[in-house]
Amino acid sequence: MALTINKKTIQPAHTQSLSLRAYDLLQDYLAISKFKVVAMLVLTAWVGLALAPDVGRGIGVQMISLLGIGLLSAAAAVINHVVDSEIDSKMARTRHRPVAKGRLSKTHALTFAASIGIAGFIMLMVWANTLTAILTLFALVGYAFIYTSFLKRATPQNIVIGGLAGAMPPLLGWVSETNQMAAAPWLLVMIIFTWTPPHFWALAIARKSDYERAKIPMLPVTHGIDFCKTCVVAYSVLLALVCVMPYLIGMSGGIYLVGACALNSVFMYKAIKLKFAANNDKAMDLFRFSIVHLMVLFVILFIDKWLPL
Ligand code: HEM
Ligand SMILES: CC(C)=CCC/C(C)=C/CC/C(C)=C/COP(=O)(O)OP(=O)(O)O
Repeated sequence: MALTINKKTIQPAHTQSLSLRAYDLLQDYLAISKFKVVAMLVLTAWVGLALAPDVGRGIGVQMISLLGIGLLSAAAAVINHVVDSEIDSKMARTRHRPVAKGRLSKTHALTFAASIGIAGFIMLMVWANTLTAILTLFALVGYAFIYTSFLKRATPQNIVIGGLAGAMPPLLGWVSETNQMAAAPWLLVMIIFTWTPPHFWALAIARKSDYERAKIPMLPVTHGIDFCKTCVVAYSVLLALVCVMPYLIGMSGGIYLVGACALNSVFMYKAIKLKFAANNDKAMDLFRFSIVHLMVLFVILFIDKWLPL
């Protein structure tokens, strides 16, 4: 029973440690689910869903569809932690992760991945449609198995090819509404696809020694930092061009165009600054901005839909 002394409630030691342990366990499960990345993936799926033609599905069903996409994405992230646990234990950035550290067993992690993965798949089958369920499963296999188990260890183009899986959510959100593919959501996929290399290579430049130690052929390791910085600039130009496309095809209006141009100008400025800097201090600055860039870009796509100019 809790004691109250001077208006402060003091928990008995055994209860305190139990709730602390439950809290730590929750933190570990959130970490292996890559909670923040999945939140961003769900945001992009939501925008894909919001931009799709209105077919009169209720908000409840739409939210369950997004939850299904989120659960399958989280399952993919958990499998990534299990498959990569040895690599993760060699890198300073990742060595404290729950599976790499042994705080969570691979069996527990895989059971968790299977449970949320199956739950997500059923939600999509029942409340969205078979096409969305299958496409989301393809994205899971693309990230958790093709990228993580094979591409990551095989080629410096790993994240370019593997990036397609993480770029899929806007299409998944759209298809969950319409049960049909269309060109417009593929454009949103292309935005994330071209955003992924500068997003990740900025971090890989800052963390080159980690990847060297783990013997992972990331671009800065195989081709040098200077070449990688040039690729970051090239992709930021490509990203800026792709971002104009939704306006050019009439999918988005003036608010989007102004917002996208402003965001991409800052992105390109930071990429060029990194390219011509004598050291790599600006790499993490670009990495952090890439996350803000994508989040704000998709929020603007959403706002633009309701406030067309
Ligand atoms: C193959 C493609 C991708 C690669 C290789 C990649 C790689 C990474 C890495 C290594 C981190 C650092 C995580 C950490 O600090 O532990 C990260 C962070 C992040 N990524 Fe990506 N990423 C990819 C695609 C994406 C996509 C598609 C999204 C969302 C649409 C995304 C959103 C984020 C976010 C929000 C963070 C920050 C997470 C945090 O602060 O904990 N990434 N990414
Ligand atoms: C169903 C669906 C949409 C699946 C996509 C799931 C998903 C979590 C994609 C994000 C991509 C990502 C964070 C890659 C980093 O992996 P990494 O192993 O290179 O990075 P790490 O070293 O930080 O683990």
